[in-house]
Amino acid sequence: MTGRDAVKRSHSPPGSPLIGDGKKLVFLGSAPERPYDLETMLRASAEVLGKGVHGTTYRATLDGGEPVLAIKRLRDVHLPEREFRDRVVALGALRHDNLPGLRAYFYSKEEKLLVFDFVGAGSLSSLLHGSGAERLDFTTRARIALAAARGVAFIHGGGPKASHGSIKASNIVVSGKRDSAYVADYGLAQLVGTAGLPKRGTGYRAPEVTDARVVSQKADVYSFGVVVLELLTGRAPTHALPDGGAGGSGVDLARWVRSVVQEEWTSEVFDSVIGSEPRVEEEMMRLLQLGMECTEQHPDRRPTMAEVEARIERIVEDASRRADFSSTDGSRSVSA
Ligand SMILES: Nc1ncnc2c1ncn2[C@@H]1O[C@H](COP(=O)(O)OP(=O)(O)OP(=O)(O)O)[C@@H](O)[C@H]1O
Repeated sequence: MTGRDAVKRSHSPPGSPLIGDGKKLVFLGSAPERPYDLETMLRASAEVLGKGVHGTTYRATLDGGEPVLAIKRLRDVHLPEREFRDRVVALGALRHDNLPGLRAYFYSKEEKLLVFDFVGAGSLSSLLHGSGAERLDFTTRARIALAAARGVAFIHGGGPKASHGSIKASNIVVSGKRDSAYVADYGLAQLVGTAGLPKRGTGYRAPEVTDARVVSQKADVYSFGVVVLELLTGRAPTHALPDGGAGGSGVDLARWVRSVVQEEWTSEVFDSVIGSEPRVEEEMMRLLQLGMECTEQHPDRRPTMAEVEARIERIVEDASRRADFSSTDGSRSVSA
């Protein structure tokens, strides 16, 4: 499995203590019949995808190979069942091509599970920095940024208070063909307590955010901008990786990129994999400019996610046109 976060394989069910509780999986949406039940899900072969601040995520494959699920075992949930259900139902009603579908939930005294469609081929973080890191070309990186921007812009479309609150490369799951992406972990902060929240911020957190629970759309734009800079530079931001970052503790990307650009060494900021790609230099600069605007210190100077989405859309269109031209032209193409 390329690019996948480090996984531990286990065939023990993800939630064995649930058996005998008498409670059932609750399906969301208008599924005509229950596609599987709790016992089937608990018998599925499961592997740990990662342990995050809100709990542990498993990949579970049901008997027969279908469907493949991403099961989130939440920790530190203090909401009564009714309130939990109302919030989960609202999350499940959000359907978008760039958000993993939330299909079911389970609530008992001991266990709270969310069941999502398993999507993609691993997180952006693992594709950029993991042991199976891949050489992604510029257009691929820009397409991943566009897909993630669409997911976040859709969330923001829910109203001025709607925000994700934890945008980072490990929460962006890249599609198998590397041409799209999904934004994971939306809404979990509204379900769990604060015990798991890290005391210190990571390099994705906007400077005005002093309390991780106080999220905003402008803070999301900042975090998204850091992801854009990460895609362009290939560098991990501060405290973004479990081991502290490849070869160190990561960098303050927004500050580092600005200092290099000020010194007029702009071409030095790009990941060496994309730095010498022909024909797309202009689009690379436009995306860099956008990443810098998103990571402006002052929230009011940052663009909205709708604007970010529209600008990346144009960058991708122009880069794809140039890449097509370069392949029909007979010149060197921009494959990784
Ligand atoms: N629906 C999904 N389909 C496929 N992979 C997923 C899905 N949801 C999450 N993942 C993957 O599972 C991994 C672990 O997720 P989890 O949220 O538990 O930890 P995290 O994202 O590393 O940390 P945090 O909780 O701080 O966001 C993610 O990095 C992501 O790659």
